[in-house]
Amino acid sequence: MDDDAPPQLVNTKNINEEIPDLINTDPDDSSSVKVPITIVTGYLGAGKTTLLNYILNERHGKKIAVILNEFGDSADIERSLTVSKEGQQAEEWLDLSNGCICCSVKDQGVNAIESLMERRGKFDYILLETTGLADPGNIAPLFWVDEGLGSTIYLDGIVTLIDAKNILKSLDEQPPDTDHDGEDHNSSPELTTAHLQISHADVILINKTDLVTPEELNVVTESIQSINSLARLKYTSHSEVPQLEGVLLDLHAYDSVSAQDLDFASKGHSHLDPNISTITLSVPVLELNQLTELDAWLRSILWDSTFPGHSGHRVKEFEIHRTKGRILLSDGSIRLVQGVREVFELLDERERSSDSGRQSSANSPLHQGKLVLIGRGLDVDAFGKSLRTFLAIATESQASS
Ligand SMILES: Nc1nc2c(ncn2[C@@H]2O[C@H](COP(=O)(O)OP(=O)(O)OP(=O)(O)O)[C@@H](O)[C@H]2O)c(=O)[nH]1
Ligand SMILES: [Zn+2]
Repeated sequence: MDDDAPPQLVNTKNINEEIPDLINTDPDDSSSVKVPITIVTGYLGAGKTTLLNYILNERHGKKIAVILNEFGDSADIERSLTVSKEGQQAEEWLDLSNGCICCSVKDQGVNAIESLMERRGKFDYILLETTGLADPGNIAPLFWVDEGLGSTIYLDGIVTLIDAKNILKSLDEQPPDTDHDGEDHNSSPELTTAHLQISHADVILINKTDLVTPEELNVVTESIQSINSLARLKYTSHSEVPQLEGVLLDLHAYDSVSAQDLDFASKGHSHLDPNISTITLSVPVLELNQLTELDAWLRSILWDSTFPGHSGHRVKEFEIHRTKGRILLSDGSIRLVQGVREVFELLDERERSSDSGRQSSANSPLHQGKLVLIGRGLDVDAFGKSLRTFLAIATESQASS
């Protein structure tokens, strides 16, 4: 429609006065506001489609695009996408040149969504439903795009639906030899898809509460928290989430780390599951130049799955799915640590989004940094010792040089 509008005439006399306006790119300009994407995972039949239909039919006043990746592993080229506003829905097709979003080359899904927004106008939110068998650790990095790539979307968080009636059975299942993308996951033969979906979650919706007793629900809750103590838990029946903010939308799970989240994770949840757990490490207040060492330590544990100094043998000692932390520096500033699998960032809190101010003031009473890790084979004592030793050696060698 804009193409048909007559070109605007500019009064040449005033052009000098108008130029500053044209050049000045307002950071709050809607064209530079990034659109959040939430990944919705959950084992087969957990209630993902029910959830997205519920959201599409609610009158929440937001323009939400829902991408159904139902046929995830089949070879069909296009992805159904439903855009809803005020209870009205329109079907769109996402044009991906090959494969499904979770298996495709980086950026393809992102590009498809961006080009759709160019044609259709911006969405307020995007929800992506994965297949029941998807490993969110493979999908999240696709949408956790580098600032430098100038993407118009950003990963807001991962929401995992749980079928309260069947989850314990799913956690006991024999996992397949390889996952659907053919990647070798032999290092974690004990982990099922259900484990992976729980360990990566920022929010866990325990659904189908109508089918279990309160006692059963307690057991389910404990099992889930023993795997992932960071995630926020909500209970739902028929996937009804009356309040979307903080549960499905506006999670900021990848661009902020609140002290409350980290405190919650360290509240001594049971370790029912021997294979996969959440551990919390305290990190001493660091000098600015010690960040290099912290970064090196994180690279070793996240990239090589081994403690620094053990690089001789290539055996994967452990496997980390999610990393979050708040690191205090001696100058009073805070660095945030964010990671999913081997992808991680150390962020300066002051540079972060508009609500970080609110969060840091609410978070001020922290006298130590904290690092929370979720994954397989994590021994809290071994990790604590490795980190402290590594930082201390680095400090000594700096002092003596
Ligand atoms: N009793 C009960 N049934 C539910 C609830 N939520 C969903 N269901 C039913 O469970 C079935 C599966 O729900 P879906 O929303 O299709 O689940 P899904 O996660 O999308 O399933 P897949 O796409 O096959 O992985 C449907 O028959 C739903 O009506 C609930 O809270 N309680
Ligand atoms: Zn796939």
